[in-house]
Amino acid sequence: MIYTVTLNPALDYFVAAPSIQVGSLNRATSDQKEPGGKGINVSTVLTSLQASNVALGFIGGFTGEFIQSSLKQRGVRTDFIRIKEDTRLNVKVKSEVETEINGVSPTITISELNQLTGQLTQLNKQDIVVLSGSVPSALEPEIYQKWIATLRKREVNVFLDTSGLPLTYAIQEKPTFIKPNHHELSELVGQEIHSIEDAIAPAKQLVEQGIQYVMVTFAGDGALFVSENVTLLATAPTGQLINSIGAGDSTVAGFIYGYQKNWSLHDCFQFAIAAGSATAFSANLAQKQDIESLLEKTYIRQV
Ligand SMILES: Nc1ncnc2c1ncn2[C@@H]1O[C@H](COP(=O)(O)OP(=O)(O)O)[C@@H](O)[C@H]1O
Ligand SMILES: O=P(O)(O)OC[C@H]1O[C@](O)(COP(=O)(O)O)[C@@H](O)[C@@H]1O
Repeated sequence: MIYTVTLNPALDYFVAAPSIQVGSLNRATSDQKEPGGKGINVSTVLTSLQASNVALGFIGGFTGEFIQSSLKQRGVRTDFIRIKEDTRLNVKVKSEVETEINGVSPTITISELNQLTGQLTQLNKQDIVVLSGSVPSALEPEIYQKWIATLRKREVNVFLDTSGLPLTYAIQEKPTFIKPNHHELSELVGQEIHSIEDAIAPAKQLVEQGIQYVMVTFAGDGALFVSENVTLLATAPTGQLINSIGAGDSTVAGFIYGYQKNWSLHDCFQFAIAAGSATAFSANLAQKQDIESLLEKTYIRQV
């Protein structure tokens, strides 16, 4: 079974305001509320691809209720731990450019954390775990590292998509897969990465350190995939950018979709990038038919 873990879910509040005047009253032309957070988005895309999965994590309050009921409507299986405080609310403003304000994370008690740790320690080598998104400030940044150590001993494949200190710590335990975007990779390796070519050497080093698969995304400028035996470059399809929120999560879901079907790494990567772009080109997260129609415009080459 595939389990996604979202420690820090969010009610994503999308608001369109064509021209924002800072310091003035602005009125939105449209808005939309979506269940969000990186693992939850991975679960939503996997579910729409009909890949069985369970979303784990913490939810609480009215925002948590909204997430739970929206996911239920979409057929996403969940087994969340209930917490006392409200799940955060993340504001995504669509104007000439996209601006995001991610809310403050709720408190998580030791007993709530222990419940989630208990769920993870029951998994075994048939399972895939996706650890995705930021770590709430109430928890230690080493949390993913500790879980990965336990999960890898049980031969569970761990897909990791996080940033900052949690990523720096977590890679020491060699997750199966990481997906930094180029800003996150720059921060991780302490070196400016502007192009796919710049990312090749640091990604190869991460693979040499024991991470099996490293995928680095560059939004509309393509992506890089490195494993022990292959280095692949992707050209992202061109199209009208409607919403890039959740595009990275869609690439993770797309890769896992192929991986659990034992596709070649080439095909997993191609499907991942098509899934990211399918989300970028629509108001909602990627749907299967949109991903499939972008596959032929997603070029992969080996270097
Ligand atoms: N402007 C765009 N045009 C085409 N595809 C895009 C665009 N922005 C994002 N994508 C797709 O989404 C994927 C992830 O985007 P990126 O912004 O790098 O991830 P993250 O959301 O993690 O920062 C890209 O690899 C690409 O497939
Ligand atoms: O946990 P973080 O890093 O604050 O990110 C949470 C935000 O990222 C998202 O999961 C989108 O992520 P991507 O655009 O990277 O795919 C939103 O749904 C959510 O608001």
